[in-house]
Amino acid sequence: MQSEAADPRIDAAAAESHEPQSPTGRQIIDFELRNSLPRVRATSPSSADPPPGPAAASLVMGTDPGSTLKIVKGEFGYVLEDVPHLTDYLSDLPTYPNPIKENPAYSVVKQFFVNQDDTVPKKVVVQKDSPRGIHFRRAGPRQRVYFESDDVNACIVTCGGLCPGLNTVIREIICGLSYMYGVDKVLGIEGGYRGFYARNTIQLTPKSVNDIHKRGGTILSTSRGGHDTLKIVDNIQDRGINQVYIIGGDGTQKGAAAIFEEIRRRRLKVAVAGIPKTIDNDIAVIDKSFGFDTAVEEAQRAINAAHVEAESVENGIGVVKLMGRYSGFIAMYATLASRDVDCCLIPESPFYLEGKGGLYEYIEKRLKENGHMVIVVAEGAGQDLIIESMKSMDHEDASGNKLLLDVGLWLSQGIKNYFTSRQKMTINLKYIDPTYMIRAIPSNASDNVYCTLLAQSAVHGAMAGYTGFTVGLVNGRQTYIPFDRVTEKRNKVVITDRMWARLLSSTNQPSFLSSKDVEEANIREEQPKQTSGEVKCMENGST
Ligand SMILES: Nc1ncnc2c1ncn2[C@@H]1O[C@H](COP(=O)(O)OP(=O)(O)O)[C@@H](O)[C@H]1O
Ligand SMILES: O=P(O)(O)OC[C@H]1O[C@](O)(COP(=O)(O)O)[C@@H](O)[C@@H]1O
Ligand SMILES: [Mg+2]
Repeated sequence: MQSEAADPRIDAAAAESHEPQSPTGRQIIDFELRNSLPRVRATSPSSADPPPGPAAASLVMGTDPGSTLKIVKGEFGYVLEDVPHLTDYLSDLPTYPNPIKENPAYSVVKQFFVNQDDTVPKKVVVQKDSPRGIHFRRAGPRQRVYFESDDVNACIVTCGGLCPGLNTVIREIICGLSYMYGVDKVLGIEGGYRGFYARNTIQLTPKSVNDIHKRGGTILSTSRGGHDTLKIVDNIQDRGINQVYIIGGDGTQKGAAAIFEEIRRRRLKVAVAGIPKTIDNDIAVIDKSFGFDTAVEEAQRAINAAHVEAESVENGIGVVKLMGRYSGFIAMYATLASRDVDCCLIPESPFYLEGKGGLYEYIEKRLKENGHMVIVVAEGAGQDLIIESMKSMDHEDASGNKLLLDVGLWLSQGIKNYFTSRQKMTINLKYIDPTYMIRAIPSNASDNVYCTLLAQSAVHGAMAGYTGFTVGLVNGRQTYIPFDRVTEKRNKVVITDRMWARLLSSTNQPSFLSSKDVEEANIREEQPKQTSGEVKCMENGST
């Protein structure tokens, strides 16, 4: 569900590819970590202990001061946005054969280990002469690991709102560490980020988590706010934790990036792995977030109930509010799947109520045609209209997320008032708000499998010494994505995309957009992401 807008990073990289070519056709560029760690010279591959990835990398100023992107450039505009590795800032780390080789379940697999240089393209729709473009490192087990089983002291934390599948991810991290890598020291951090310094921890074992995937929510509980980087890293250091698995959404991954930077600054041998979670599917780059399919499937039940209520009375209107603070993916996909929805309102697509082409006019027309209708509204839709009518100030939650006014109640009351005051027709409106029901359920079968693959990919990555990454599905392949890339912008519905057009044609609702709105939406989509810092490659020895 990613729009494939042109990405300026490719042109910049392709244009600069005049650096000396290594035998493998990649630029070898020295690089210096931005936060003044000792100069690290990129070297060509050595046979003794193959480095954790392509022969060399150039560190690129990231989008935020202090962060860095590890870029490897190849021929024909190939750009690997690599993830950090412990050896970027710790030299002479010993490596060990991956214990999976001894595991009967896996030893039968012919090609179990991922090739060091496997990467996955960010864009799969290309033309004949397209540059190869941005790639991410492929996830999976490596021949050699940077932790001995008994040395691993891992922890898991869940942050932000609930989402179906949280417990499955927790379970599979623990079982993956235990069954594949023989790791038995895994701590559960309770209550989100503040749990590192203000709550108890629980020892987690495969036995203690055996059936948690059948339960919604998170056995570790969660929270918003409370991210204190120094306190968290102090706690990680004090407890001797050396692998941190952080499950959460866009806010959480920003928090994980801050933890990674501080750990790198302190030169600690601690791998930080993010697993993206959000029911809103608002995380960039990845195909979709775990739990999203379960949420869309569960939303059908609410929409079906609204449709039954509406079609069972004269001029029945069913209104269903779904989750989606800034991104309306659940509402859009639930509407497309249902076929019973006459209007879907999302945060990304402005609408208006009164006057020609407005929502009220459409409702009246639809009721005359069909005798009933169903409206699905994402909780983040119409906030500007509500604020106007209620003159309320913006409020935020403990994490800084916008606190929403209840668009479902506001819209239902508005529709009732409109038809009552104009005596146009008597309507019967039923309002259904299943939001928390949908995110508090356990994940369905396909999400359970997806959670397993995500969790195992995170474990493989941390054991192989990668760090500062979010694991995610990109074009159907598990990959390791730099934190910067998943946090630099929010994934949103593109209302000039074919998928939104499919929705409009399925509901026959008005687009509520003027030609100016469409033009502005197209411009927004084409504009490159404005980065706060300049993304640039540093040449050999220079900055
Ligand atoms: N920019 C940020 N830097 C550091 N921590 C953050 C940032 N944004 C959010 N967090 C922390 O991440 C956690 C979850 O964020 P939140 O936005 O509530 O949920 P989600 O990560 O699911 O979107 C909270 O504890 C919050 O304090
Ligand atoms: O859990 P809260 O504080 O009620 O917040 C509800 C919000 O959490 C979400 O369910 C998910 O938000 P996050 O993924 O950012 O945690 C939003 O859809 C919804 O707007
Ligand atoms: Mg979020």
